[in-house]
Amino acid sequence: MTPDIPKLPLPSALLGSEVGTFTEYTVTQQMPAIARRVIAENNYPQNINDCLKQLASELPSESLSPLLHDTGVDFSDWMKYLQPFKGQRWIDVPWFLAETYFYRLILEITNYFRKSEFQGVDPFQLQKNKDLETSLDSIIPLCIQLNQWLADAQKEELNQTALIALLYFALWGNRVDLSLWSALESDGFSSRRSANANAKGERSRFDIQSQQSHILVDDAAKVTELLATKDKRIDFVIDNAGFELVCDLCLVDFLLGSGVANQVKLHLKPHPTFVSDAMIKDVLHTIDFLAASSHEDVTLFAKRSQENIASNRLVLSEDYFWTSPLAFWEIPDTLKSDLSAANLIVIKGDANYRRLLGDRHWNFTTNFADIVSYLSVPIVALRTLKSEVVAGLKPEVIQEVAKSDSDWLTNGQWGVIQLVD
Ligand SMILES: O=P(O)(O)OC[C@H]1O[C@](O)(CO)[C@@H](O)[C@@H]1O
Repeated sequence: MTPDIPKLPLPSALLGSEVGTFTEYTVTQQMPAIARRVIAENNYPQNINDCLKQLASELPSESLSPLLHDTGVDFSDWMKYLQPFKGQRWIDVPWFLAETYFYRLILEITNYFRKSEFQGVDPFQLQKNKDLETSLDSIIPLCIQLNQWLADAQKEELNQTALIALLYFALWGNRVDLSLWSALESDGFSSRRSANANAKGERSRFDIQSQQSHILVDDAAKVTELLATKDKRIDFVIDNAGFELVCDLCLVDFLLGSGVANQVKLHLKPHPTFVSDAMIKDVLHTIDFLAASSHEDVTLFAKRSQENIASNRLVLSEDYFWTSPLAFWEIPDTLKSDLSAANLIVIKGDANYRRLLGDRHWNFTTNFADIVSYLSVPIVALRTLKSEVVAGLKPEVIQEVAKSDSDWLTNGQWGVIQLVD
């Protein structure tokens, strides 16, 4: 039987109070900046803006403010999650809880769940739109290539090269993370990570080959072996909207179009979180946006995606677990049994990876499979490193990368494709 928790004793959780860490930077600098950016990018009334300002000023050293008068369906769950941390400061609670709760509080403040003119209004919509629109130059060649691969797929068994390339796209698409690299960076906001990363334009235009040397664990070939037979169900735990989502949808389209999968299920966030995380409405908007393109290769891809959704070959689902502060091994039984029906689960992005590892201080060389041992289905994590959480690295790889790049753990320039089968 599959154990419910990692095989190993759990190390401590990452905290914002860890001096000099990226975690500390996030809670002290980045989260207040995000709250202020919500004010700048929306037209909320003064009372809402005052509460957002107050949230920004409470970070990092005041205690967590409670959820009040909240009508979200996850309200009672949050009461339970927060209970052990009542009265504690933002920097002293587990970092993953601090971040997930921060985004949840923004929704309460902006009346996202309340009957009002702001009900259902995504506070991060502007950034999501901008990221998609400015990625079009990269999306067009990707769609041209995808259509070519799919045309060839009718002839061949499985084009492994195409599958590996699309896995790389899905990996490097994750470099585009709006919580740090705002699509609107030229507006005067900036972040620590973007200062030493690259400009927006470069992020989505990349050369796959040259990026291979930046993959610290590369199980892509093993993934293609696992996918050698047809008619599988493949589930994706999706991360960001924008260019990353387009890369994911291209991979999905290839899996369905080449017959590797007969059904793909996307697991999406039920409400806005981590700025750019994708919801069902973002997937639909992305496909509609691409369907309206003047470029035929893009519209072909979008039309296929629309047909796949209509025929239920591509299923869009959401669950409040994905916006909770829980570790992956605390997954509710219903969702766990749904995921167990898949032949492979693809976990996208940094925050989902942190959930997989419980956002804890694992030794970087700890065997990944000994932690991610709690699901009975093969899992592959596609993630660029944007936080000080990782496992499954070889000591010599750590030595090498640390020598060449002192910010390797957090600057999003290094990636992993880690399979547990
Ligand atoms: O979009 P991704 O890849 O999940 O990255 C979001 C990441 O942003 C951060 O929250 C920092 O704010 C990460 O550390 C987090 O995991």
